[in-house]
Amino acid sequence: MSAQETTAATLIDGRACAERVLADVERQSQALRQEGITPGLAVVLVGEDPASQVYVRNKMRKAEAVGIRSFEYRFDDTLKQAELLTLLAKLNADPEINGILVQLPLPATIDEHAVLQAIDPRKDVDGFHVENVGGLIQGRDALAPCTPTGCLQLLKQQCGDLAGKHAVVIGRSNIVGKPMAALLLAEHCSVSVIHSRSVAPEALARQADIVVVAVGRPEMVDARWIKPGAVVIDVGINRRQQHDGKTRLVGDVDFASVALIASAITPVPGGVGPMTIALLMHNTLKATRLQHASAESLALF
Ligand SMILES: Nc1nc2c(c(=O)[nH]1)N[C@@H](CN(C=O)c1ccc(C(=O)N[C@@H](CCC(=O)O)C(=O)O)cc1)CN2
Ligand SMILES: [Mg+2]
Repeated sequence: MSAQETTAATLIDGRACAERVLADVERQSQALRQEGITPGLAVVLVGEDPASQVYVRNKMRKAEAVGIRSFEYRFDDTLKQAELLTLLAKLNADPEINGILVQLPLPATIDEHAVLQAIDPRKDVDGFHVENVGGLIQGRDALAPCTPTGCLQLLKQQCGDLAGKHAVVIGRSNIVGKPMAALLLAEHCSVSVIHSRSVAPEALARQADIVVVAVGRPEMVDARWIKPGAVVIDVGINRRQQHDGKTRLVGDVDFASVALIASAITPVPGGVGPMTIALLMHNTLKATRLQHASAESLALF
């Protein structure tokens, strides 16, 4: 049976929402071109991770499709950290480059934190630099991580105003869980974060109006975790082997049971994933505008 046939919940269509974000980015990049500005995005990939290769290719394609010039830097996993830092310093200084992203995960030989800190925060379109993380925590208009920002857009589209809602975030990664909690707090939600040491996590999650799941464990969250009528956002992307030997993508949520009890749910694929790439393009435009606005204000002196 297809997801559509079993579901009682509304399916939140991430592909359609991503197309709307991308159409808006394209309009904005056309407007910038009228001013003689072409946004530029540098994408850095180290190693041979097959999923990362696909994501990077999709990022380059989407960038070109919305009028952002993309510059690809690919290396095998023998690349030294010092060489990567030298490249980032060059990209930081290059006025043609407005956004820089280093695809994660990096090989174990490279210190991820040191690399992310080497990106100019104004070009940090992934929103992983501590300056942007700090801005997000303080509720400032910082460059925020793409996946949680995409989740927030899907939630706002589905629920409207989020103020006063009880949101539970399951997972506390730096890329999704923690920034997701900060974004929901900025929308005036009451936020709980569940993690591996939480006591009675199902009972806590069952109190939530909104549940965002980002744990990296296939189909871990089933109907026992969900209050009837809650809205569920599934960030997980896991490849699961089927009986016939083929693999299929599943989320961190057990879609079949949760769709019978939630009021709305994101599918995997076609939910959060497409929003991640759309928000990357949005952030590249935002970074471009910020850089040109600060260059203009400096020119006044
Ligand atoms: N530097 C970064 N690294 C990583 C990030 C990130 O935001 N910045 N996030 C993930 C991977 N990722 C983007 O990089 C990403 C993952 C999934 C998708 C997506 O569109 N998924 C599709 C399914 C695709 C498939 O078949 O595999 C979907 O859910 O519909 C986009 C981007 C880790 N690294
Ligand atoms: Mg590492």
